Amino acid sequence: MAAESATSRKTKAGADRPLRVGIAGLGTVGGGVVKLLTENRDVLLQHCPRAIEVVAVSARDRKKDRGLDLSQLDWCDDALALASHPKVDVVVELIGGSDGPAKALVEAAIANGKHVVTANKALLAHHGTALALAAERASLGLAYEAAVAGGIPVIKAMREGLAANRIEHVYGILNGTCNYILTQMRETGREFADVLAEAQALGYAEADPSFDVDGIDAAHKLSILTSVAFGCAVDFDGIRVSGIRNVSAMDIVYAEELGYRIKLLGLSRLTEHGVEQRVHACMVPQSSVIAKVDGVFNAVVTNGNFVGQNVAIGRGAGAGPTASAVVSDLMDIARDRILPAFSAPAETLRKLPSAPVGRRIGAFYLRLMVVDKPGVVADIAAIMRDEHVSMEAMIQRARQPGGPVPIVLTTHETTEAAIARVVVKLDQVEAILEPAHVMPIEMLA
Ligand SMILES: NC(=O)c1ccc[n+]([C@@H]2O[C@H](COP(=O)([O-])OP(=O)(O)OC[C@H]3O[C@@H](n4cnc5c(N)ncnc54)[C@H](O)[C@@H]3O)[C@@H](O)[C@H]2O)c1
Ligand SMILES: N[C@@H](CCO)C(=O)O
Ligand code: NA
Repeated sequence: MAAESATSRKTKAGADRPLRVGIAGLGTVGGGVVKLLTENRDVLLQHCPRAIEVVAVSARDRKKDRGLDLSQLDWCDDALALASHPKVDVVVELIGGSDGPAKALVEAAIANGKHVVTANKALLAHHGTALALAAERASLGLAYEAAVAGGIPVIKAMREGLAANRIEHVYGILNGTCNYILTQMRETGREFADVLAEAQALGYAEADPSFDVDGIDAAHKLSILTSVAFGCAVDFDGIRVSGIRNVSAMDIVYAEELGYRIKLLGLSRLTEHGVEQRVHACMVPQSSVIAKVDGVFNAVVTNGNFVGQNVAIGRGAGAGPTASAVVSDLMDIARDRILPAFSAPAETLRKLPSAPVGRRIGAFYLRLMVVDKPGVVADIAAIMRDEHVSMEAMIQRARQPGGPVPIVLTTHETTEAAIARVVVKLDQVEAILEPAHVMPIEMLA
C-alpha cells in the first residue's frame, strides 16, 4: 500500500503522486478506513484519479490482530509522530476524545502543514472554531464528515448542496444508540436499563455510554451542525442537554396512545432572540418523517428558505458508514477541494447569543403519579388555569388497585416558563406523589 504503483500515479488530471495518509487510531473507524481503501481501490480510482495511499499508522497496541495487513506501513508508537512524518500529507485522527492525544495531534498536524480528517465530534464541539481558524490560516483542510451522523453526508449537503439557502432550522436523530434503545423499548415494552445493556453488547454505544444516553454525543454533533447551518462559532456550552434515562416504558405507551412517538432529538433554530440549541427526548407526531426513523438509524432534517424541507436518513455509526465518510473527505483533499470547515470562513464565525429558555413556545406532555381521591384533577386544572396553560387532552386510568394512578395531560402551546411554574406548583400538591414527568411535544412534519 505504501509503495507508489503504476496505477496509483496520476492517470487523468490532478496531482502527480498519491495523497499520502497517516492514520491515528485503528479501532472501529480506523480499521474500516484501511479496509475501504483496500477493497474499494478500483472505485476510488475511477472517481478520483489521484490515488490515496496509507503510508503510516499509529494505535495503542502494535501486536493486536486487527485482520489488516499493516506490514508495508510505517508504525508510529507515538501518534504525534504522524504530524511531522515526512511522507504524510494528511493526518486522519481516529483516536477520539475532546482533548489529550487527539487534540495535540490535530494541532501539531496543522502546525506542520498537514491536512486533517477526523471523526471526532467531541474535539470539534469543544475546539472546532479554533482548529478551523488554524487550518484556514495555513490553507489546509479540516474535514469531519464522519463526525456528524456518520455515513450520512450531512456536512457536504449543508455546506455545499444547500449553500444557496438561508437555513431556518435543523434537527435530527443524532445518536444511534439512543434511537435503538427507544425503538427496542417501544417494540418490547422493556425498561431503559435492560435495553442499554443490549446496545452496549452490540457495540453501538460510545466507550462511555453516558455520552450516548445523557445526550452529550448528540449535543457534540448538534453544536457542529449549528455552526454549519448558521455560519456561527461552535457553541457546545450553549446547548441545553438531557438524555433518555428518565424515559419510562409507561411514557412510551402513553405517547403511542396519544398519536406520538418518543425520540431523542437535537434541535437548532435561529430566533429573533438568538440561537436555540436543545438536545432532549421529546414526542413527535407518528405521521412525521422523523418518527419513522427507527433502530440505529440517524436522520437530519434541514429547512432552507428556498429549498424547503430536506431529509437525510442513514447509518450514523459503525465501521462501514464512518469509513465511507472519512474516505470521501480524503477524496476531496485528493481533488484539491479544500473548503472552509464550517460553511463560512473561520475568521467570520461569531458566537451568537443563546435564545432565553423560558420564552420558547411549545406544547408539553405531563405525567403525574397521584393518589386516586376526589379533587385531585380539580387541583391540577386550577394550577393550569392560574398559569394560563391550556389543556389539550387528559388520560386517567387505574393501573393497580390501591397503587398510585397516572394522570397524563397534554397542553396546547405555552411558554417553557409557564410550564416550569406549573411543575413547581404541582410539586406542592400532597396527592401528587412524584415530581411531574414532563416532555416537550414537537409538532414536526
Ligand atoms: N464507532 C463509530 O461508529 C463512530 C462513529 C462516528 C464517529 N466516531 C468517532 O471516531 C473516533 C474513533 O472511534 P472508534 O469507535 O473507532 O474508537 P475505538 O475505541 O474503536 O478506536 C480508537 C483507536 O484509537 C487508538 N488510540 C487510543 N489512544 C491512542 C493514542 N494515544 N495514540 C494512538 N492511538 C490511540 C486505540 O488503540 C484504537 O485503535 C472517535 O472520535 C469517535 O467518536 C466513531
Ligand atoms: N455512539 C454513537 C456513535 C456514532 O457517533 C451513536 O450511537 O450514534
Ligand atoms: Na456525516
